[in-house]
Amino acid sequence: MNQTVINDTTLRDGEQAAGVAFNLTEKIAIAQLLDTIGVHELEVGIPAMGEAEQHAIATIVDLGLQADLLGWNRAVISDIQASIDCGLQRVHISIPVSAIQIAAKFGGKWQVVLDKLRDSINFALDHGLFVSVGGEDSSRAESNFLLDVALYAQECGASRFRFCDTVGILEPFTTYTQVKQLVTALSIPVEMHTHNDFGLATANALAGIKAGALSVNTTVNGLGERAGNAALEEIVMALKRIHNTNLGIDTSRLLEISRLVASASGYKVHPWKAIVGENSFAHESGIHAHGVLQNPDTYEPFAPEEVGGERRLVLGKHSGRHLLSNVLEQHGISLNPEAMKSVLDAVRQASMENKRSLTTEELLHLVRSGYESEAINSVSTKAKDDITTDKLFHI
Ligand SMILES: CC(=O)SCCNC(=O)CCNC(=O)[C@H](O)C(C)(C)COP(=O)(O)OP(=O)(O)OC[C@H]1O[C@@H](n2cnc3c(N)ncnc32)[C@H](O)[C@@H]1OP(=O)(O)O
Ligand SMILES: O=C(O)CCC(=O)C(=O)O
Repeated sequence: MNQTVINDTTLRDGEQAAGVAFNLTEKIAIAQLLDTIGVHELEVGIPAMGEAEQHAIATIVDLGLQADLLGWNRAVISDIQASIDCGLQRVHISIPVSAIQIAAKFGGKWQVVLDKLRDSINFALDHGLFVSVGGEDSSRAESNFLLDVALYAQECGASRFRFCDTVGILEPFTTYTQVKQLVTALSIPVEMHTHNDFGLATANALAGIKAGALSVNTTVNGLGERAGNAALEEIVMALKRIHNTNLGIDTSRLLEISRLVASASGYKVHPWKAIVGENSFAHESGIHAHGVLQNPDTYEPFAPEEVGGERRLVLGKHSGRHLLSNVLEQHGISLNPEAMKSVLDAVRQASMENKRSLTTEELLHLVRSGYESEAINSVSTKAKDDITTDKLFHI
């Protein structure tokens, strides 16, 4: 696989997630951290939105980051002028390419698509800008028309064409076929932009890369319109670990950036979110914990430290004696097999009654008080959300 360019759009499509509005400080912090970890390109926003957005974008431009910065535009001259006014040297120009979008936006007039595209590309090139063109709703476009638009964009002087699965209706096999067609026909690079409406954004982006796309749009935590976009952390780790592609990105700060964006967006990451979820490296089941205690590779695709995370072993309904004795040994407690079984039964019962795993203190309390029913009941004092992960076991 070729070196893939990550073009992160957390500050544009990510922020388009319903209810999300980053302030200037948050935008700067996100841009800086993405840049620091080595993300190659950032789509920093939509200058046409007005003064506040332009100020934020111009401020990010002034930071002098290593990453290439791109502004998102409609095929409208005033949008591109706004990008120029922000000091951007790269513009992305989006144009609808499916019948449904062209009907809604340009009254079904297909020629308008080509005319607007030509005029806006010419305007941007006249101002010395790098031009990327996006085919909005590429995946639902009539394939010949998509090719015509992409070839026309190339002929007009665009340097990249973005294939957009705007409503996330593809699966990896069709993605591969559609993107392969485009890659074969074009001499400029193709970029992937995938949405997660069926939970396939990351898989589809990877299929597009396999088909020859050279860059990919991501957002931190998969934030974005509706069900979101392909997640930065998933794409980067899948390329690194499944495809052995070194992107030059410092993956050990992926959890940090996930937390930054979660906090700025006001939306928590769900616990089983791939790569950065709180449960991504947590093990409760007896068979898994037994394996992990001997060799973490038994049940982990890579070490949590690789993304800045931590392994957690928790005692709960599904735990077995190997983990229990390991935890008790750390507290100088050794039990005979019979006592071990009783504690395990008590842990199971307490976990079922409280619908969560136990903290270390709760376990020790069970053991010290003879794992009787009063002790089990006393475990129920805290709700799941009140248990912080540092109260659970780490190895
Ligand atoms: C698939 C995507 O994610 S596309 C990006 C979507 N992101 C956003 O919409 C967020 C930022 N958008 C905005 O702030 C506003 O929509 C603005 C500033 C761009 C435009 O605002 P308004 O002038 O109030 O127009 P409004 O948003 O209601 O309608 C969109 C207009 O853009 C036109 N338009 C939509 N896409 C394109 C395009 N790619 N090229 C040219 N025109 C377009 C529509 O036809 C409509 O035109 P009209 O005003 O002549 O009817
Ligand atoms: O860049 C474009 O052309 C549109 C990108 C987009 O957000 C989408 O298609 O969902």
